[in-house]
Amino acid sequence: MATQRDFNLFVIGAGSGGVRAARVSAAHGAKVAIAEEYRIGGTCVIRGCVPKKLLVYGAHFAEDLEDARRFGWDVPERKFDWPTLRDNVLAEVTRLSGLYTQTLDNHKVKVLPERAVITGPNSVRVGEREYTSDVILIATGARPHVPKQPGCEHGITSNEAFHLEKLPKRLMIAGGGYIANEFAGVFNEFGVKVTLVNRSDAILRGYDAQIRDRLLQISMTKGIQFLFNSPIEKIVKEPSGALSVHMPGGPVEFDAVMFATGRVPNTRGLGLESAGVEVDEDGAVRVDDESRSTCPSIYAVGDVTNRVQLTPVAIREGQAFADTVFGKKPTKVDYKCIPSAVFSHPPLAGVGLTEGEARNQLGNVKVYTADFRPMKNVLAGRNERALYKIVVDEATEKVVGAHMIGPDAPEILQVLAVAVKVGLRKSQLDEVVAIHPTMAEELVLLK
Ligand SMILES: Cc1cc2nc3c(=O)[nH]c(=O)nc-3n(C[C@H](O)[C@H](O)[C@H](O)COP(=O)(O)OP(=O)(O)OC[C@H]3O[C@@H](n4cnc5c(N)ncnc54)[C@H](O)[C@@H]3O)c2cc1C
Ligand SMILES: NC(=O)c1ccc[n+]([C@@H]2O[C@H](COP(=O)([O-])OP(=O)(O)OC[C@H]3O[C@@H](n4cnc5c(N)ncnc54)[C@H](O)[C@@H]3O)[C@@H](O)[C@H]2O)c1
Repeated sequence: MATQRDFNLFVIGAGSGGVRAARVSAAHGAKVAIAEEYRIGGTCVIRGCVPKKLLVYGAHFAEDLEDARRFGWDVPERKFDWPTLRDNVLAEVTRLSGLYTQTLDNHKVKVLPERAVITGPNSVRVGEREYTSDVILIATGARPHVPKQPGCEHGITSNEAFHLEKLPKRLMIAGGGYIANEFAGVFNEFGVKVTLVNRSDAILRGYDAQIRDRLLQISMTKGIQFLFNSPIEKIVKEPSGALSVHMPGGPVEFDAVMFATGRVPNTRGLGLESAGVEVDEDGAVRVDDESRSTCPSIYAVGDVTNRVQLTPVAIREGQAFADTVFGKKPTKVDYKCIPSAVFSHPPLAGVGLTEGEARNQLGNVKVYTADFRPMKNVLAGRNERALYKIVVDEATEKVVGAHMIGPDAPEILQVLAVAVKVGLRKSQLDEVVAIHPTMAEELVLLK
């Protein structure tokens, strides 16, 4: 693809969205550069989904080893060594980051391992050098939000959680969303005394209420403490090194505080004003449905646009951008029925309308549930129940939502999401013969 400029495409940020957009655009024939100020792979690979999921696996051994005894295994005293898991996870992250770099190299994408700043509609500065490009793609992701109350600077975020030198004895996690619940589960299994502190009275807003309640109940049984309606007033670092967190109910002392209070788009100091790129009230780049910003030569994908902060969505947006702009194949991302999961202990997952949303939007709905103790839990003596739920529009009999909590819920829901996405009717689920004995068979046996 001929250009008078240095590149056809300059991508800022080598995370999920940026890497996909860069490599697919290059495959379409574009001359591409990508700048990355930290590590190739971005949040998901370096300090998000991947290392988080590995910690979740690591944490689950605590229960598996305990349960193994009921299955006849002689398990000696369980001991957990955090540095071993931490270092193995970090080594895996390094390996994956290398693979991402290799993919970019294979596609002849020029990798610039530095921070980039936009200097005009077709120019970017990297270090001392200015590059010109026909198109610029902002894929700079988001960073953890840390509240402004005095003393909050003593806390950590998920970024640091993967590198802890040693585990704290008493950990407070602020927030009630994805990261808070996932890390609460992980650290609790490692023997840390975890308190989840939330400013409101509910966890995981957006998920089905019954499923959230079940997670809350199981988490409390496992020993995680919850403090609701507890906004942080200030944090004081004591001479002992402990952190006193002041809340309306009085101060509580912890060894560490982790903020999981949302993520804000990375647009600060990016030079957007030099090209007339507008941001919204949260600092997210405003884009149209083809991810084009208010400057015609500049696009944005992924968390920096604050549409849906999930890796598969950033990847789709990156792919659609590349196909539209360089592949002569205009593509729009379909945001309907995006399934999602929380890798808590146990995990939960959902797709489509919650029961509450369906009642509000559709009026008459039928809800089918399976509330059961998985076979493995029964023999293990683990009193932990799974809950599967499907929401059906009475008028059309279509399944409009599916929600579940229990072992492997995200794995099972991924497939059920197909049924919801294509608008299958409940009777069509019933036509499928069960695979016995499984947990997932409950989904075709709902009465
Ligand atoms: C702890 C955690 C767990 C998560 N778990 C999941 C999960 O299980 N499933 C899921 O789907 N999603 C998960 N997410 C969300 C997911 O990681 C993000 O939605 C996804 O990474 C967004 O991709 P992106 O390309 O928009 O940005 P990112 O992956 O964040 O990439 C942006 C990149 O841009 C770089 N950058 C920023 N500014 C500049 C600049 N000026 N110059 C050069 N480089 C720059 C950054 O260093 C970064 O590498 C998780 C997030 C976190 C924090
Ligand atoms: N399994 C997954 O797919 C996964 C896992 C982790 C993160 N993520 C993505 O990353 C994003 C960020 O995760 P997150 O857990 O930080 O955000 P979140 O939006 O899920 O939760 C943020 C929580 O912080 C609270 N909060 C916000 N501001 C606050 C403040 N000033 N003081 C106190 N509490 C405050 C909110 O009420 C909410 O409970 C998620 O929205 C999600 O899209 C996804």
